[in-house]
Amino acid sequence: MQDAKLLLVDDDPDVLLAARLLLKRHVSTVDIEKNPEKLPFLLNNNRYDAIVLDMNFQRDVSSGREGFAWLDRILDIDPKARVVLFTAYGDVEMAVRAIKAGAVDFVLKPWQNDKFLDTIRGAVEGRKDRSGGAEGASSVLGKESNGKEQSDKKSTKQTNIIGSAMRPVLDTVEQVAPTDANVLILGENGTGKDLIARAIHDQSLRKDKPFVSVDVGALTESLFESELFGHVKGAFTDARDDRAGRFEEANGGTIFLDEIGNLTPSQQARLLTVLQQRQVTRVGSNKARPVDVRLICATNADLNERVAERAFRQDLLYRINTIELHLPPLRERPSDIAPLAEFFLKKYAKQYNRSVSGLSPALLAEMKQYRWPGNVRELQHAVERAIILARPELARPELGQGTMLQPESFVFRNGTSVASPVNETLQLEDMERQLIHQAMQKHRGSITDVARELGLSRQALYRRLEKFGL
Ligand SMILES: Nc1ncnc2c1ncn2[C@@H]1O[C@H](COP(=O)(O)OP(=O)(O)OP(=O)(O)O)[C@@H](O)[C@H]1O
Repeated sequence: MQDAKLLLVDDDPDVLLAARLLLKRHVSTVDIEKNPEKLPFLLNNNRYDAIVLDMNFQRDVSSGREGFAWLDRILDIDPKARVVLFTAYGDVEMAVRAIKAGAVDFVLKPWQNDKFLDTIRGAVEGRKDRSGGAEGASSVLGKESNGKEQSDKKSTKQTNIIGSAMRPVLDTVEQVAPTDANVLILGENGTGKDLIARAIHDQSLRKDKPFVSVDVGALTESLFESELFGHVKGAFTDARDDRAGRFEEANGGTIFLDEIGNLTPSQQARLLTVLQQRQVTRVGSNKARPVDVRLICATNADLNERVAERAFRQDLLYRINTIELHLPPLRERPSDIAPLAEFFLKKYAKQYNRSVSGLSPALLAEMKQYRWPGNVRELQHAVERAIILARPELARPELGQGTMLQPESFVFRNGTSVASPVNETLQLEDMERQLIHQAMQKHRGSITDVARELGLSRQALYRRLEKFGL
């Protein structure tokens, strides 16, 4: 990296000086800048091999918001820029977010010289590899990783659905997909209901027609009807034009109604009418329009129990559950944990250009002990996070390996290691409540940040906040 050109941006002159002193011994050009406003000028007039950017400028001391804004700006100017972020020690959460936002790596302040140099070397070499068209550090994963590229797409071939314990479900999917039978998918959050719904559509005769997914549990009473069935101009204050609803959009294809267990009684009645008559009437109109849709619904609620409690209509249940698919929680299929973890490991090592070769046997053993209340989604986020935090200096080149993820590099979403014993006496709901409470405190109530950390959609988080009275 001797001939590299670096830019350091930090509003603390002492930091700039110290970093420059260190780097100058290894790199020919190290420009420093106190004022991030100068970034556009500097980037338009220089070609830097790496840029080291502070996350916290004085105006906005700890949230990192300004750092994220500058990171975006740099990547707007040069999408290939290799940005390394300075973050305060202990603020690993922010580092993870930064890498997701496009930074290549991070350095914790106060830094350790050899780690700092390794990180800069990695960033500079990554740039060279990229301009040479190579894959950078992720090439340790070789062809296999490239071959998986297709799996990352949203569309689902069955190969995207990992795990032998899912085989019976996939066999049923194969059988029912070509029919027009309504399907109800049951399973806890994060077990793969959405993935299975798409697989049914992709293997059906309707596969070239739309697949429309609606989180009906997130629709307010006032939005429900116009969103699903459409409206005509002037039907209500904001209805400036005629608009087709989601059922009409799905015409000829499949409509996937997620979180169906959360519908209110009046929403259930309106939905039932549409399903019985196979036609929709836009809000404000009296003209019924026929719709031809295949219906797939999903919920994490026990609908039979809700029927017994009279919270869910039995006639609606019978209409939507011609075929029922039960997706087992991850803790009941420990044999799927390793293949899933390997799948996500390859995916994210490639995405974040990390040199990670595998999961240590000790880590796998810990993973099998853990309860995974957030199921596959939680596993996916945990692996993603561990990949982002994986340190190249832990790699064992003498073994021809990149970093092996160890239990201690693997952090569970409430901030403890997977290795921490789970308090079995806590009921699942208590645990979920506690996790959300902790995350809300940590992110000072920021719904976006909490949802991201817990791997939930914003709507799913809102529902839980309401449920737990948080
Ligand atoms: N068997 C699997 N193989 C590969 N990826 C999976 C598998 N199951 C789930 N996933 C991934 O886990 C994440 C969560 O899955 P999905 O959204 O389908 O769950 P869900 O049951 O619909 O969740 P929710 O109830 O919260 O809506 C997705 O990123 C999905 O791709």
